[in-house]
Amino acid sequence: MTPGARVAAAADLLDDILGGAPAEKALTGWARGHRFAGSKDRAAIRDLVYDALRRRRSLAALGGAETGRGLMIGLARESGHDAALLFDGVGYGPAPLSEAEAEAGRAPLDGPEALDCPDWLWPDLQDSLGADAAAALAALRERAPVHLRVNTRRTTVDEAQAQLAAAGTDTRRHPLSATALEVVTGARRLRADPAVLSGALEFQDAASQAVSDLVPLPEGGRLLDYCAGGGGKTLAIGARVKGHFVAHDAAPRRMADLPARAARAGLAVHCAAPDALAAEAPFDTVLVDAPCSGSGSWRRDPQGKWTLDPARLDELTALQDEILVAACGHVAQGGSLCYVTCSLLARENEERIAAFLSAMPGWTCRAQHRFTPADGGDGFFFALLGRDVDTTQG
Ligand SMILES: C[S@@+](CC[C@H](N)C(=O)[O-])C[C@H]1O[C@@H](n2cnc3c(N)ncnc32)[C@H](O)[C@@H]1O
Repeated sequence: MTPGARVAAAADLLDDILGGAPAEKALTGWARGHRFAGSKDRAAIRDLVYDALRRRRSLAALGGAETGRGLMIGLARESGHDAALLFDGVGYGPAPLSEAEAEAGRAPLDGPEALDCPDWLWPDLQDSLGADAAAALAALRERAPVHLRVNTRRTTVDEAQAQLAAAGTDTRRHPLSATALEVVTGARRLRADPAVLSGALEFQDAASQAVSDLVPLPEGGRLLDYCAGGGGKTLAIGARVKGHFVAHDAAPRRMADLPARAARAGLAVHCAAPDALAAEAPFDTVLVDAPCSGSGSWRRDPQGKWTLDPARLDELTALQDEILVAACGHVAQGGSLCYVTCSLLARENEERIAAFLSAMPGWTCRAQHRFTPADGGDGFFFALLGRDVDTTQG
């Protein structure tokens, strides 16, 4: 496909996505219907679509319209190209610019428009992040880097780097975690890399690794991952500390791959049904990696930035409160409850901890930490809550 044909395909896809189609589904459907497109074409079209979604507001301003075509015109102008040269109507490329299109468009206004932030969220993000808000939003306009976690039960970081380099993937250490590598070149071959297939390396964001590093677990201790999903954080904790690991999720199918992934990584993780949890309790540590807006990872899921609304945020905060109260019942006296979100919003973070502490006597907040995308990984929030020992019993 020519560069123009890729732009035309991306513009059509963006129209579907702006109309409500999930981005991943639209891209998969497009690939099925255009078998002639090679993997390089598919990857290039995907990049165009995701770049446009990350910068939807600013590109719509530059391109003069919030349509697939408008965003593609905006993207061409943003990268300093003369849009008229790309929109030339040749072959399967996009039709030439109309006079109106050639004249439309302006520089995005400073503030939420230039930062590609929905207006309603801008005050919340400023309250939540203070002076860091603009840098965090600017980072969310960029593609996410590819990060790996070195499973130090299987190999060392130096060895992993050397083997990757010999196979054509250059990496550098990431400052957020001692086990994290950032891929510099050669990311595309990684899915078939023997170290990835054998569990010696895992794809995991560096800040997600940093959060896992903060979860305390005594050697040989018992950990419950209450919202385990794919279990990425349990695997990271298990690579650091030997213990007994139990995973739970309200949607158990999300944990389907976890036992096999854990076995590859040299760990045993038991997936417990919701009604079997009480029999497994108490735990030294319960990790609540709560469902959230995902605002810290909007680089990876930029559609989420535009579909979140105040009603959904209210639903999420109510669910976060509910989960914290349910999960804390499984913590042993003197044990720890770790609350994690990949959200940048205080409403889902500090405010949930404050609500929990005011509703549940006998708990103390021992630490809180926030990571923003400006730190080089996804945005995360971590709080460590300690269950006081009840000295009135026994
Ligand atoms: C942020 S994701 C977890 C990601 C995972 N820990 C990881 O590191 O890959 C949140 C998970 O919470 C689960 N969940 C939602 N509501 C829940 C509830 N009431 N109780 C337990 N899990 C819940 C979702 O199914 C989802 O898998």
